[in-house]
Amino acid sequence: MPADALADSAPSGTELSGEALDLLHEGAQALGVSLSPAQLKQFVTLYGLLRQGATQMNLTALHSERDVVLKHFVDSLGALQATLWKEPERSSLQVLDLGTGAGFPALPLAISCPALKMTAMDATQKKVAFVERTAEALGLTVRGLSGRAEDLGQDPIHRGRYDVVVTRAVASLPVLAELALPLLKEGGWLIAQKGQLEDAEVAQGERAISLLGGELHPIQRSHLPFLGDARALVQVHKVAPTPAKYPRRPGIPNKRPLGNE
Ligand SMILES: C[S@@+](CC[C@H](N)C(=O)[O-])C[C@H]1O[C@@H](n2cnc3c(N)ncnc32)[C@H](O)[C@@H]1O
Repeated sequence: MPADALADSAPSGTELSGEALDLLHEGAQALGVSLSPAQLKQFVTLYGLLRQGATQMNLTALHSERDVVLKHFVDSLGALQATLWKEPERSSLQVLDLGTGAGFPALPLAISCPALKMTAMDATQKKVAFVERTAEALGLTVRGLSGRAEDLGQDPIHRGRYDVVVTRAVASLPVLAELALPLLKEGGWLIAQKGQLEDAEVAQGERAISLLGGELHPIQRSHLPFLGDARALVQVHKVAPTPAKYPRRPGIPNKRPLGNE
């Protein structure tokens, strides 16, 4: 891979080293994702914009180049290990990233699968504005949506409209289920990227999921390439309509998570 050439093209003062580019390339490959030189270049640009955003807006707590590459870029690509992406018609899917923050996993997914119709949603407007500006600079079509999932899930414009909801590091499984399932079409999928995932959270999550019209599929456990941190990929299929009373008012899903025995 021409890592040096790509590093040379990074915005001044925010360069991604050749070593970091190799890490990105190999980390993605370890997940079965092959990034073209053009896609690697988009990651270089993303790195520069994220650095600027981090300084100006306190967008991310990750500081070292290695952490950004592995814990944001490569980790986000881990969502592509879900079985649903193997379906042939995946390119035209409407995907919502719930709680996107500075654009994760939305931006890495949009770079690696540009045909996806990606919406990056967050409760914090300035984060959504950052993701929109960044996507535009990367030449990606990513729609920004600011609002709380509890409100959007009761809004007919968004309820039942998405084929896939992806989400990373946002809430516990019972809470995610209540926030995400109302937004999905029947037949759609929730893909939640989690770190450590305890059995008690899975058990409560499974009860919440069945109340909401979902079916929990086997959890795929793995480790983040090069770092070895535990990862759990949760996949939920929406098999029935979500009862109209869900999601409850903003804050209630967190305060009183569903699925308590
Ligand atoms: C810890 S950050 C994770 C950001 C990103 N997904 C990542 O992995 O870097 C959680 C994000 O979820 C958003 N969030 C939390 N609850 C939300 C809700 N109910 N509706 C919309 N966004 C929410 C927060 O504003 C925050 O940006």
